[in-house]
Amino acid sequence: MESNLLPESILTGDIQLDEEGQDNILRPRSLNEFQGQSDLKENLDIFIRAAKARQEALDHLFISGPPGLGKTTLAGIVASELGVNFVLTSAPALEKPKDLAGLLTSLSEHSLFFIDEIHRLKPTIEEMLYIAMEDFEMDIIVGQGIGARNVRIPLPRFTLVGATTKPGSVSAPLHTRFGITIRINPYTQQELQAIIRRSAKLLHITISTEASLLLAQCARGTPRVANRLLKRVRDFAQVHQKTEVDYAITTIALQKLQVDHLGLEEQDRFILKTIINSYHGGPVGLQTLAIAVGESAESLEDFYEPYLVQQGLLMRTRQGRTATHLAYQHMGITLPKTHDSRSLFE
Ligand SMILES: Nc1ncnc2c1ncn2[C@@H]1O[C@H](COP(=O)(O)OP(=O)(O)OP(=O)(O)O)[C@@H](O)[C@H]1O
Repeated sequence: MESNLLPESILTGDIQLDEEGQDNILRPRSLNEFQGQSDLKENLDIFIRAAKARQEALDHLFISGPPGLGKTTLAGIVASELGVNFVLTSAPALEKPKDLAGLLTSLSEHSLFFIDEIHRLKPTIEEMLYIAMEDFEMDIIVGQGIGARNVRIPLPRFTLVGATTKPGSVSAPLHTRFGITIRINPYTQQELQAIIRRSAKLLHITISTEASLLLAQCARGTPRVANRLLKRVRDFAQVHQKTEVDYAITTIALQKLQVDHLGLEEQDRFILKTIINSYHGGPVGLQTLAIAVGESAESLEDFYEPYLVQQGLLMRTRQGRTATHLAYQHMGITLPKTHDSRSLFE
């Protein structure tokens, strides 16, 4: 077998790539390269082909889903499949109406205008966007003081792509202005395995089927995590002078990285342990828990909890967060007899 693990650095052709460069080459550029999510891709393909045939801008597109699942990647792919300009920003970067105005006036006909974290738009910016999305026009103030007046200027027909991890926090008037709504769900193990194999090929890493399966199991349904784990395991293989990322070195690496078979990392386990040991399994309020584990309530809610909930380890109830019987099992802690186990399933 060809040895593809190079001792000092990962080489692609003659170019040495740093981590950022490697991330770039891993990013799929076409719908074909975008692994998994077949139903969603099929529909998008139809919408893209129809818009192209009509020589129109694609309808505004709303993409939701947890972090690292490919929202930005997919938006870039849609732009490249349409053969149009891709202009990218995020809601927190749009502080003043003039920030949005500057970007809107830079768009060309049919451009794809991507706003990440669209749930964080300021109300004044959001209102400006309504007119831009619906009428392809923008209000600007001309003159100063008493002579100042509103002038409406035309904008090119563009496609707004709004991405969010929190679709429930997007206002209804904004949400309803999107003609196409898609949700990216966590990937299956098979899909993640395909992503790992594709990334390994691009990074010139030889990986066994067992190792790619193990990484897929630990990747939390998320391509970004899968790629990160692959790169870290490659480091271990390289230092151990292995020519292949095999099951044995993957197991060692995951142990050293403190990633368990469910993909939980140290902080995930600390959160569960804190609920179990310090709050008798819960319920404990979000703010209290956040302080106890040294995280912000936002990162606890957006980053850690969704996966713990998905895995059936944590429940979010009106009273607070509760560890389930599976969490006790996973942490190797005996469920106390006094604990009302029924409440863990409600
Ligand atoms: N379907 C896919 N096939 C192959 N690789 C993927 C896929 N989706 C995502 N990736 C990889 O995962 C990385 C993360 O994707 P991306 O940045 O698009 O996620 P995101 O959903 O926009 O995340 P965030 O919400 O944090 O901005 C990309 O660099 C890409 O290499």
